[in-house]
Amino acid sequence: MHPCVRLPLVASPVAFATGIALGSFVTLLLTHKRLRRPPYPASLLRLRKAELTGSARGAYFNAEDAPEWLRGLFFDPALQRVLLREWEDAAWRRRAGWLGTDLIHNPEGNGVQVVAYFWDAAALTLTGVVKFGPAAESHRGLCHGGAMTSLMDDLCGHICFFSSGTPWCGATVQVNCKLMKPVRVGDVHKLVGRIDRQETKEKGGKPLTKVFISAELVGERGEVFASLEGLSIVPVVMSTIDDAVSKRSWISSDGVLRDSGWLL
Ligand SMILES: CCCCCCCCCCCCCCCC(=O)SCCNC(=O)CCNC(=O)[C@H](O)C(C)(C)COP(=O)(O)OP(=O)(O)OC[C@H]1O[C@@H](n2cnc3c(N)ncnc32)[C@H](O)[C@@H]1OP(=O)(O)O
Repeated sequence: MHPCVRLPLVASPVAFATGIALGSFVTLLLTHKRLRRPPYPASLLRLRKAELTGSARGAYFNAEDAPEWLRGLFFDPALQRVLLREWEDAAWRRRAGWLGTDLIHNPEGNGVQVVAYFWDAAALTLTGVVKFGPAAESHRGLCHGGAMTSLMDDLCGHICFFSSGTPWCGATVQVNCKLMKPVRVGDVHKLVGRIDRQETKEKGGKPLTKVFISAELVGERGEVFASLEGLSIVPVVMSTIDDAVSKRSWISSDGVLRDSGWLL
C-alpha cells in the first residue's frame, strides 16, 4: 500500500489519544477552583486568620488570590477576617432556607463581589476587597452605577451587624452614593467604611438607634471611585423566620469573626 493511504489508519489512534488528553486537561482546568476548595465546614471553623492565606486551605478567596497592594489586610493583626457560612458554603445556604445566591458575596459570581471583609472592632471600621466582573457592565468596559450602590448597601448592612452582638439587628434605610470615577470591568478596589456616630432615642417605650455610616471605594493609588453616606436603624427585625439560623451569634477567635451558623 502507498504510505499516503496508510497515514489516516496510523493517525487516528494518535488523534483519539490526543483528544482524550486534551479533554481531560480542559475538564481539570474547569474544575480546578472547585477541587482546590477545602471540605466544609470543619476546616473553616478551625483555621486561624494567619492560615487563611493559601487557596489550598482557606476560604474561597485568600491572600494569595488578592493583588499585592491588598495582601497586607490578610496579615494585619488589628483586623478580623469575616467568614459568614452563607457566603462560603453553598450547600448549607440552600439547606438553611436561602432561595438564591448573594448579590455581593457569591463565590461563583462574576458581577460585583466583596471577596473578603475585614472588621476592625476597635475602630468600628469595615474594609473589603472588591472585584468588578463582566456581569456588572453597563457602558462598554465600564461598570453599572448600581454595582457601586449595591456594594455600599452591603457595607452599610454588615457594619451594623458586625458592631452588634445579635443577628439581624437592624436595617439599612438610606444609601446615598456618590459616583465619582468610572470603575472598569476587571478592577479590584478597596472598600473602607466606618460608623461615624450613633444617636439613640426612645421610640414606643424602646430604644432606637440611628447608625450613621460613611465609606469610600478606593483604588491602588488612593483615587476615590465612589463614596457613601448611609443610615441604618437598630433594632429592626427583618427576618420573619424564627429558627436557629435567625438566632445566630458571633464567634470571635484567632483573628476571625465567624457566625455560629458554622456549628449548625
Ligand atoms: C451574629 C451573626 C449574624 C450573622 C448574620 C448576619 C447577616 C448579615 C446580613 C446583612 C445583610 C446586609 C445586606 C445589605 C443591607 C440590606 O439589604 S438591608 C435590606 C434593605 N433595607 C430594607 O429593606 C429596609 C426597608 N425599610 C423598612 O422595612 C422600614 O423602613 C423599617 C426599616 C422597618 C423602619 O420602619 P419603621 O419601624 O416604621 O421606622 P420609622 O418609625 O419610620 O423610623 C424610625 C426612625 O428612623 C428614621 N428613618 C426610617 N427610614 C428612614 C429613611 N429611609 N431615611 C432617613 N431616616 C429614616 C425615621 O425618621 C425615624 O427617626 P425619627 O424621625 O423618629 O428621628
